[in-house]
Amino acid sequence: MANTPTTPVYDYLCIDQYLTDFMDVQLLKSAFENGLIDLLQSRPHNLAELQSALHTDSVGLRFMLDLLGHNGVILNNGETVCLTQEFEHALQYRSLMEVKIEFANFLAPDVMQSMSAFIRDEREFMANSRLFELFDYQRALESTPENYQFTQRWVSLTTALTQHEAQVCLDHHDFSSYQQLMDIGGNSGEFVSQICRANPNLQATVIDLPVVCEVGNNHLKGRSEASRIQFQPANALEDKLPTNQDIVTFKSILHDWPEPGSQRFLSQAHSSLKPGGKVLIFERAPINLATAYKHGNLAFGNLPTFLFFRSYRPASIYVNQLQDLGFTDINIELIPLETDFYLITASKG
Ligand SMILES: C[S@@+](CC[C@H](N)C(=O)[O-])C[C@H]1O[C@@H](n2cnc3c(N)ncnc32)[C@H](O)[C@@H]1O
Repeated sequence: MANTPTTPVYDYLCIDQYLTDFMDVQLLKSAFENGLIDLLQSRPHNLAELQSALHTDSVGLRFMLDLLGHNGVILNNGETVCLTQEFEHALQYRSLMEVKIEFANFLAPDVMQSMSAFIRDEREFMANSRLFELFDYQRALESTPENYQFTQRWVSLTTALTQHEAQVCLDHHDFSSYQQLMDIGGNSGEFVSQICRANPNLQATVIDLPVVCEVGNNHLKGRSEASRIQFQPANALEDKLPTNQDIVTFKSILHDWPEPGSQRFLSQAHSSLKPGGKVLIFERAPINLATAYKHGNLAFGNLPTFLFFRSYRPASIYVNQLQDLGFTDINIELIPLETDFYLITASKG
């Protein structure tokens, strides 16, 4: 059942080749903003048409077109300019490209100003970093218009990534035998929504912090599977969670916490599962440069992911935690995406 990384589920990874170099990314951002990409998507244009539509001088236009040409976005034969076929294909993932650009640019000052601190001591880095300001979970506890807006911003990043990663997980795990699923740290509900859409008999609960649940309820509005998905605001480290679950999932949450936190989350999953129920962990593995350097460089567009490099753990740590809790039948699968992921499943004995 497992696919190789050339099948459609992995197709979204094609965008990284356009998001590798800093300057290329800035030119692509401008081309989205000033309407060049929309113009060329409608039809090829000549240089005079572009200069007039974009209100630019000829030197500025040439600079932009040269860099976009170098980045494989456009073809320019000196008369007419059009999108490359490959970029036209990648445009189906335009919103993911734009979100990745937005967040990489937002976090770039952290790298430019504080890389030495980051390498030396994460806590010193955190004190001044935009990364940890961006993911401020304290602001997801109390519902106010400001906290909603703040939380919605970072949820748009996790949701854009999960929109595609969920399909990869579905491709590697068969959910059809389950009736009740709980996703801890389930965020906007995007992960669960896709699993429920593919499995019409499944009911699901998303556990997350109160403001995230509010954002999630709005995110799923209008989707046919939304009636089978309940958001339950809770602190999943401390609160009693629903029981009688066939499967409890953790997607990209365990790395957020020191090991006692991830052990606590897994213990909560154990209490919530029926005997014989499954736990599923879908997490990034420690960054492997052989995968991450696919396009010749660490893609600038993946900066938000790279900045968490200290947090991604080897699977063996989760395996030990699962064994300590009495889980059996532990299975690990490595899945190379823009950085490696693994899928760990285990049964409650
Ligand atoms: C890195 S995000 C991953 C979100 C989602 N699973 C995904 O992959 O898109 C971690 C999520 O865990 C949630 N979270 C953090 N601490 C939590 C807690 N104590 N109880 C419940 N949810 C928590 C956050 O609000 C956030 O939605």
